[in-house]
Amino acid sequence: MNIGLFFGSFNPIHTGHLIIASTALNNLPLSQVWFVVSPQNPLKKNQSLLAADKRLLLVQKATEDDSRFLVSDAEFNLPIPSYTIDTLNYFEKQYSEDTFYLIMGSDSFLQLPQWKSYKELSEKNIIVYQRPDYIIPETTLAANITLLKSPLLNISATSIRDLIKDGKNIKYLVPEKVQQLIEQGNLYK
Ligand SMILES: Nc1ncnc2c1ncn2[C@@H]1O[C@H](COP(=O)(O)OP(=O)(O)OP(=O)(O)O)[C@@H](O)[C@H]1O
Ligand SMILES: O=C(O)c1ccc[n+]([C@@H]2O[C@H](COP(=O)([O-])O)[C@@H](O)[C@H]2O)c1
Repeated sequence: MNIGLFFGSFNPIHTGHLIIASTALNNLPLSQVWFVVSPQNPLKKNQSLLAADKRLLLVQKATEDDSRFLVSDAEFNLPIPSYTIDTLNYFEKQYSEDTFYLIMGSDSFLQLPQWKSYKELSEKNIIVYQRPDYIIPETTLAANITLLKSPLLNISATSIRDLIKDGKNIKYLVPEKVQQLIEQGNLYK
């Protein structure tokens, strides 16, 4: 089976993430997308990072009605910070009959040279969703990199956290169930 791995801090998960995962499924021969929640991005020092188990719950709620989506907490049991190459090696060993594709936004893709084992990672199957301000010209890409042709999504977890802090409404930017949990838990205030 071909599986898309969508790694992220998901602080919180937003509608953009769901559109990216669905677009990858629609454009490539993938059977599933696994949302892999990272306790700690090695390159991000984020003061407003919600506890990992709470972010995981939000991702579970956001994806529970879509059978194409699965959620993984594999990185909760691996060393922190969460290095993608280590988790990918773990998945490849654990599910040796499956083929994995990494899904990421173009901001992450452009940052790849700073990631652990960059050379090894850059030879994997990678699916990239273009992001405003981080546009990658298609001509520069190797054959293992797929650039999705889809509308740009001007939405980020940072802007959602800012809206919440300012007491604004985040309706439609996150799934309804996620909005409810954020409001009930008074999260990101
Ligand atoms: N609007 C978007 N367009 C393209 N890729 C995106 C978008 N939002 C998130 N991604 C990608 O999703 C993955 C997980 O991102 P992440 O959970 O950090 O969300 P974020 O919105 O970038 O968060 P933050 O604003 O806190 O940095 C990354 O690969 C990122 O590039
Ligand atoms: O492996 C690395 O060196 C590495 C460096 C930076 C980011 N990552 C991973 O990239 C994913 C996306 O990060 P984020 O915070 O933008 O959602 C997340 O799973 C991080 O652990 C991984």
